[in-house]
Parts: sequence; structure tokens; C-alpha cells
Amino acid sequence: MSRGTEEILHEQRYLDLLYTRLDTLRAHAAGQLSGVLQASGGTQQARTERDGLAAGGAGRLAQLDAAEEGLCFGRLDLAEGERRYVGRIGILDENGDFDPLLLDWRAPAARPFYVATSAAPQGVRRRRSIRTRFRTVVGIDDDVLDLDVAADGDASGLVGEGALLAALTAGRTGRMRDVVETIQAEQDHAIRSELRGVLVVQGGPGTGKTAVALHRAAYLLYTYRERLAKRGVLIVGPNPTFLRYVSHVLPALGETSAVLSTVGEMFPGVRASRADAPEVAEIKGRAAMAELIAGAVRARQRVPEDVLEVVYEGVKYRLDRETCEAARELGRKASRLPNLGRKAFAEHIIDTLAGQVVDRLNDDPHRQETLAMVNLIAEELGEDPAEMADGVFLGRADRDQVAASLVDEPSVQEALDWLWPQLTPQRMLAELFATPELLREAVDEVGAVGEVGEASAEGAPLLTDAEIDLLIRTPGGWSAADIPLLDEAAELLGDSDTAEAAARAEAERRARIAYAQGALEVAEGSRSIDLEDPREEIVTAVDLVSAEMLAERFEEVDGRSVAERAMADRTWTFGHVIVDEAQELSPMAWRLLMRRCPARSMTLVGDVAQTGDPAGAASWDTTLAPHVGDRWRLAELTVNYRTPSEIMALAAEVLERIDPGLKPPRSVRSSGEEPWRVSVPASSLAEKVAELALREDAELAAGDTGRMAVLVPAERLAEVAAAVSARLPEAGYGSDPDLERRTVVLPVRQAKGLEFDTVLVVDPAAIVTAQHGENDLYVALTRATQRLGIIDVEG
Ligand SMILES: Nc1ncnc2c1ncn2[C@@H]1O[C@H](COP(=O)(O)OP(=O)(O)OP(=O)(O)O)[C@@H](O)[C@H]1O
Repeated sequence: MSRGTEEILHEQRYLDLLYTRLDTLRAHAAGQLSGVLQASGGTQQARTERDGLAAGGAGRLAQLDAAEEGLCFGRLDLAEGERRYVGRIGILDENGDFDPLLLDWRAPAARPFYVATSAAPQGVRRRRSIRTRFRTVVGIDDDVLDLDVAADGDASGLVGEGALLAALTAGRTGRMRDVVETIQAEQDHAIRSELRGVLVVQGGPGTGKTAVALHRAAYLLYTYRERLAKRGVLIVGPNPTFLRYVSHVLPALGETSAVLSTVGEMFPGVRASRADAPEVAEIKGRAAMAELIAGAVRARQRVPEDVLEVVYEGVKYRLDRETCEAARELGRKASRLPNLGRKAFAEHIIDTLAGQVVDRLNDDPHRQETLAMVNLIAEELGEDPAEMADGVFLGRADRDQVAASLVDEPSVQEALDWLWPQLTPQRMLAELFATPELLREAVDEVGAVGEVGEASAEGAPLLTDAEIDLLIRTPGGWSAADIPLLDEAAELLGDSDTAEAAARAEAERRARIAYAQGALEVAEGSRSIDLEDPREEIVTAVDLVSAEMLAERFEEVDGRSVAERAMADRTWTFGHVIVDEAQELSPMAWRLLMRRCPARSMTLVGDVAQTGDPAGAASWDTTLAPHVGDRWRLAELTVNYRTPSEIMALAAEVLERIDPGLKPPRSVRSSGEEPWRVSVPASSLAEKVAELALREDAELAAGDTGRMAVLVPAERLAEVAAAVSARLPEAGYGSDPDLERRTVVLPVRQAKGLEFDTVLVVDPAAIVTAQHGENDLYVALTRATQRLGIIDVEG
């Protein structure tokens, strides 16, 4: 038997042991779960607790199931003779002395597997990658980190090179895979960076930024579970197609508790389904929109030029400007948030009107004579004349009664609504974007309070007339760029719903504390009162927990998962926020995300050379300055794992045009295949693309693996998609295409973050004419893992 075979047999025996343990753990978890699920009855509290246990049990089982594929993938032989196996989860030797049989890849003791090099071996003598298929070992690759033993060592700088290259050249499936077996050292540094503060991971295309973002989420949830489990981790991606593409990675790593979302999904109750023209989205994304919305909110608290008339029981009453101004002042003093301050404002208006009504009713031309008569009678009867006069004329109590009936009066409601409407964010924005006058009033209002300057050029209006025209639209539906604006409006208006919900939550919290207090008193009462009792020294629950702490524990027993609670609550704040393709976010989207993470514990991954969104980032400095100043740290990724060097050479020319100062990432491999290029007449472009797509599709079909994307300028999408699907009816395209189809047709922006074995780039000259067009072309060229074809239009 050769030494290699012997080693494989050895690893197989160890793997068998691990799978036996995994099966036992699974059976145990399944048994516990079915026990919980079969239990019934009990109090509401007991049921809710059972729901919590069932969710926890199902989570544990899912974690164990996810570990089945590639359970163990590495071994470290340390200089002192210790041996560690590294895998997807940690498994202890429960039959022995609880030594780890398998180390979770996230555990500190597993780290050398990813970062040890010959130059810095970290006590590692040998690193072994163990390749498995189902439960069978199919190969092993050893790196000997002993300069004396292996001269070639890590000349490539790659860790576990064999396994890495095997992963990189495998055909794509339309779903992203985890890379836990082959994480590289520079990626590992970013993944394991501390939880606190803002970490920016900058790297060119294919450097594993998305992989880092997702593995970092898994790492943080493992390492800081106590802190993060309650508030959750949010992962933000650029569009639903991308989120679907990456959605299998975390479950495959055994994590189901992170929330994946686009910014367009972050306003509960609103689905962004409307499309904005790029120039409109750009305006809506500007930081100045925050001022505009603040101005729009203020401008909705009006006062009349002169008077506002209100009709009550057929009689006209007048609200003059001073009264309205006084009411507005009271409302603004009562709360910074108009929806909460409105009550004080409305009370003043109603009370003033009630006063006018009462005065009118008391307005008796013979009042003096009547009063004299009342005085006389009071004297005669020995009664208090003032009290008696109150009984004859209308007084305070009557005024309150009038006020109560005024509240329901349509004409009064109309006046209040004109002066200071109760606005939902939706109503406010829908009206603002439907009414040029409201937009102009908002712009004027900002100018009036002198806020212009920071966000717009000195003295220039916040929006030009042409920009106002662009924003005007018919009501109905929301776009992704509207979501941060709705969120901003909700913040500024103080949605009364939230205020009421907060009040309700506070009342519930107090009830829980009272209950907990009671529980503690019972515990305290059962303690011995004999001061001499030696048991006095015994620490009990009463000493360890306060009523508030106990109440908080009850609060944790909420049947819904953190993800469900977070997505239903606009004011939810997350324990950590990870943003992928972060360069695409507009300043308004950043404001929304920063509100979701006041602790500023964030990971932002992206590449400023790939910015396609007209409202997106040109530099991390300027993007982050308004939120964290210069308090952020940078991790750079420099190696491209996706794009072969032949294709990267072509992309590097485009990068040079974007910014000669930027360096393309270094490709780890070459494919041996040069990109090809053809020119076709404009009139037959779609037909020719379809023909070439058919050829490439057949090639992939013959190899029985791989995916292809036809990337087109947005304006050519309909025509090319129609021609391609006429020849390849299975081809996917549309707003949320199925990436698991062998061939898809996409506009470049939709391909952000994705990758395909074969890519056809159609009409690059047209792609570059869009705003950030060179960046788009750079993105398009770097999507390919194997083959690239470029189809130019002649002339
Ligand atoms: N350490 C690794 N081991 C194996 N494969 C890796 C590794 N790092 C990255 N990859 C693979 O390289 C490809 C590119 O990774 P990823 O999509 O994360 O890059 P990116 O930096 O987000 O790219 P882009 O900015 O172009 O969207 C993916 O197929 C990913 O699985």
C-alpha cells in the first residue's frame, strides 16, 4: 500500500468516527425537538416558551444537517505533536475526556489552518486539506510549513492551493457556494476582525468580498452569539436577484439567524415595485433630500394669509393668522415631531373656536339688564350672584362640550387638516411628488431657515425647476429610491403608530416588571427569616437578578424569530450590519442604514471602481465622513479568485480609464483561453448575439456544467432578450431572473456581484455611454470565470 493510500485510509477512519458522532448528535437533537413538538397545553407562557425551544431545536438540527456535506476538511499537525481536525462544526469526544474531535472553523484554535505560512508557521508543521465526497475521503493535499522540509512552501501566497484551484475551476451553478474550506489569509483577517466599529473591506472584482461578508456574518454570530442573538445581524445586498444568489451560503454554514434584505425592503408595509429613471433615482438619493423632506414637513404646518373660515351649525367663525400662529407655536413646543405635537396645536384651535361659539351664544343685547336681574334675585335668595349668572350664561363646562362637538365637525376637520395635517410618511411623500407647489414650498422653506449650504452649493436652491419636474409623478407605488425617503419622513414626522406602539410596549414592560417583582417577593418570602440561619449565606435568585432583568428574560420569550421581529419594525436596531456592494448606496440609503445601527458596528464591503449607481460612492472617505468621520478601518483584498488573467488583462485597460491610480487585483489563475471579439452590423446585432449565445450554450450543455450570461446595455435588453429566447426558450431574463437557468440575459447593472462560466458582453460602446458607464463595462468584463466573448457594433 502506498503512503498516500495509507494516509487516505487513516483519514477515512477518522472521518467515519466523526460521522458516527454527527449521527448521534442529530438523533439526539431530533428526539428533543419531537418531544417539544408533541407536548401540548399549559399556560400561554408555557406555550410561548415551547415555541422558543422548538425554534432553537430546529435551528440546532438544521445546523447539524448543514454540516453533513464537507463535515471535516482540514488537519493541522503542530510542532509539539498535537493534531487538530478542522471542520464545519465543533464536535467533542463525549466518550472520552471531552477533547475536541473536530474544531469549528471559527474557533481561535482553527485559525492557523487559514493563516499559517512557512514564513510565519504559527506552530504548524503540516496543514492538510482533506477532500471528501459525501462521506468518503477522495484526496489529501499537504502543505509542509517547515522551511527545511519544503522549499517551495507558500511561494504562491495561497493557502491549500490544490483545493482552492479545484474550487475555482468548478462549473458554476447559479448559486453561490461557501468557501469555508479554502479561505485565504487576507480574507481571514477581514472575516475575524473585531465586532466593534466600522470595517470597510475594499477589493477589486472577484476578490471574495461577498464571500468575506457572508463568512464574517457566520463568524460574528458564532463568536459573539450572546450579544448578537437578540438584536440580529442584517446583511444588505443590492437587489433581490443577488440576495437569492447568495442565500444558500449562510444556511450551508449552519446559520439561519441573519436577515438578508435590500434597502428597498426596509420600510415595513411597503414593497418597492416601481422603477425610477436613473436621473430621478440620483436626485432622490442625494443627501440634500433629507433637508427637502424636513422642509416639506415644516411647510405642511401652515397659517392663513389673513383668516381661515370655519362653519359650525350654519354660522361662520374666523381663525385669524395670529391664532393659528399661536397654535402652531404651542404644537411645535409640545413636540419636535409634528404628529405628536399636533394634539396641542389642535386643542388650541378647537378651544379658540369653542370660545367664539360660546361668546356668540352669550351675546345677549340685554345682557346688562339680565345681569342686574340675576343680582337682585341672588340677593333676595341669599345666593352667590356669580354662581347664579353662570347658570344663566354659558360657562367653562359648556365651552368644553362645544369643543367636543367641534372636533367631529367636517369643516373643522378640514381646517385642521389644512393648517397641520396628520401625515403618514406615505401620504406626505405621495402628495409631495404629485404636487409641484408642495415641492416648491418645501424648497422655499429650506431656504427660509437657511439650511442650504451643506448639501447644495451656496445660495443655490435645493432643487432646480427642471429637477422638480423630474420628481413629479402620478401617485401609486413606490420605488427602491423612495424607501429611504419614506424612512426619513417617518423619522421627522414621528409616526404616531410608533409612538403608540412604544407607549404600549412600555406599559407591557412595566407589567412584566411588576410581575417579576411579585415573583421575586415570593422568592424572598420563602427565604428563612432566622438571622442566625447559616443558609443566609446562600445566594438566591433574589440576590442575583433584579426585577428588570427578570422582566427582560420574559421578554425574550417571543415566539417570532429575531428576523421576523426586525423586519416588521421600522425602528429595530441591529447588533451588526453588513453591506455588500456598499459602493452602490446613495447618501439617503446610508442615512437609513445608520439609523438601523446606532452602535455603528458595521462591515461594508465593496469596490469604488465598480460604482454604477449614479447616486453611489466615489470614495469611502466622503461616503462615511457624515456618519463616522474618519473612525473606520480598512481591510484590502488584492487577489482575484474569479477572473482568469487573460480576461483580467482586458478589464485592466478599462480600469485604467476609470482611474489610472487604481490597481487591478491579481488573478490567481489563467484559463489558457483568450477572450474573443467580433463586430456585427447594428441591424443584425440581436440576431447575431442569439446565434453566438446558442453556440456557447451548446458548449456548456456538452460539458454538462456551467452557466452563461449575455450582458447588454439596458436600452438593448428587450430586443436581445427576445432574439435569444427565440433560439433558447429556456433562457432567463426579466426583473428577477432565475439564475439557475443555463443562460440568462441581463442588463449590466443586474449582473452586479454575480458570476458565470461564460459571459458575452454586447455592444460595449453603448454600455460606456451611461453615467458611470466605464465602471459598468469593468463589472461586465469581470463576471466571467472561464470564457469571455465581446460583440461590438460595426461603425
Ligand atoms: N478563498 C476562496 N476559496 C474558494 N473560492 C473563493 C475564495 N474566495 C473567493 N472565491 C470565489 O471567487 C469568486 C468571487 O468571489 P466573490 O463573489 O465573493 O467576489 P467579490 O469580491 O464579491 O466580487 P465582485 O466585486 O466582482 O462582485 C466566487 O466564486 C467565490 O466563491
